[in-house]
Amino acid sequence: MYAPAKLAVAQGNTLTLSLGSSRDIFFHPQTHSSISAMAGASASENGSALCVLMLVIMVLCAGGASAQLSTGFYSSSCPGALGAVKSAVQSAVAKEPRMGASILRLFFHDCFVQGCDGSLLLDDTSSLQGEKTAKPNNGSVRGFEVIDAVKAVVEKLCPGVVSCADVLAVAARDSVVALGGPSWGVKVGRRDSTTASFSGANNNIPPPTSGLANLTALFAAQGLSQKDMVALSGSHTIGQARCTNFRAHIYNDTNIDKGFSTTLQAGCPLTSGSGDNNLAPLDLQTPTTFENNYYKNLIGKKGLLHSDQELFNGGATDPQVQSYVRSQSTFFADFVAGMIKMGDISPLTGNNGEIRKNCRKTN
Ligand code: HEM
Ligand SMILES: [Ca+2]
Repeated sequence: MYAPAKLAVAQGNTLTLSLGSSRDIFFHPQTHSSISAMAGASASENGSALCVLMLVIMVLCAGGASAQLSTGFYSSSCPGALGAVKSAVQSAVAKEPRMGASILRLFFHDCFVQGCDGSLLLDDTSSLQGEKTAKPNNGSVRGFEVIDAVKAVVEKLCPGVVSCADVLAVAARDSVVALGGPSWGVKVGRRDSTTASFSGANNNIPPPTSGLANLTALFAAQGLSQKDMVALSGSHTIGQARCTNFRAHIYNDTNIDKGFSTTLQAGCPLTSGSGDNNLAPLDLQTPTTFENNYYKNLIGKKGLLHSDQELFNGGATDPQVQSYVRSQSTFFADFVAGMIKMGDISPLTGNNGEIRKNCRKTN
């Protein structure tokens, strides 16, 4: 007798398909009927049963793509990679603390456009329109030189092994840690895109004028919940914003502390075009320390961006903000969960994409 086809789905989405021989699945009547039984079809529907089985395999494989990321991906191919990223990020942040914020934001802006694939890092060429000049990024994103420097160290260590997308993911974690935030195991194994999306950068990344519903929708479009959105927004406990992004909030909105807006207005003139690039800290007290101060600001109506204050403005997310004010460890736990989820957004794995030699250009 031929052994019947066995389909076993093991833990972690690894698909194991063991067959007696390829002949079995196509020709043996008993195998046919067992496939039919699995697919819930009658013996006379063997052709469609096979299609259903193939569909199941395709779905499982697609679902398993992100499961290929793992914390140990480079442990034999480049054991020194993560340590090298960490020390390079540590020295960059020691030199300029804001750099930690800038790197964290790069990761967010990368992941929200065709997944965490390093697309943001590509420079414009005559044949490729990159993301750097899209509205949310233009004149705003920074830290590419640091990513280049980190990548150069890693390339020296293990040429052609570690992707730019992974360098960015690990550097984002190390940035948070360097500024006093929580740590976590970064899943790696992403590959780099050969494309970028200017329109994706314009459409997917939330603008600071967003209301709560729009913020929630733009995160939902990436598979992230409203809870993830509120937790990840705690990133605004570090870094700076330009006057052009908070002018309307400090002059027009009423859900803002009066003393706070008056202070900010001194550095951000009402007339647009004047002082557009003047900076203010997203967290007025501790813009280089990663803690739960952002949420304390929101409760005090001291959110710098309109979108920040939307998270505590009498709506559904108020209780979550309050819980993070009460418990920094709850914030840290939810932030880490959100970062891991964000890092899982449609990674390129297997033979998809490439390992760029230079993060600014395709190979
Ligand atoms: C919830 C929706 C979000 C909006 C509307 C938003 C918007 C902004 C804006 C307008 C700035 C200032 C940019 C400038 O003026 O040049 C900024 C800075 C920043 N954002 Fe967000 N952001 C959001 C979510 C996030 C998330 C999820 C992260 C990270 C996981 C993040 C990390 C940062 C950091 C660290 C900075 C400071 C960067 C620096 O100092 O270089 N933001 N954000
Ligand atoms: Ca802070």
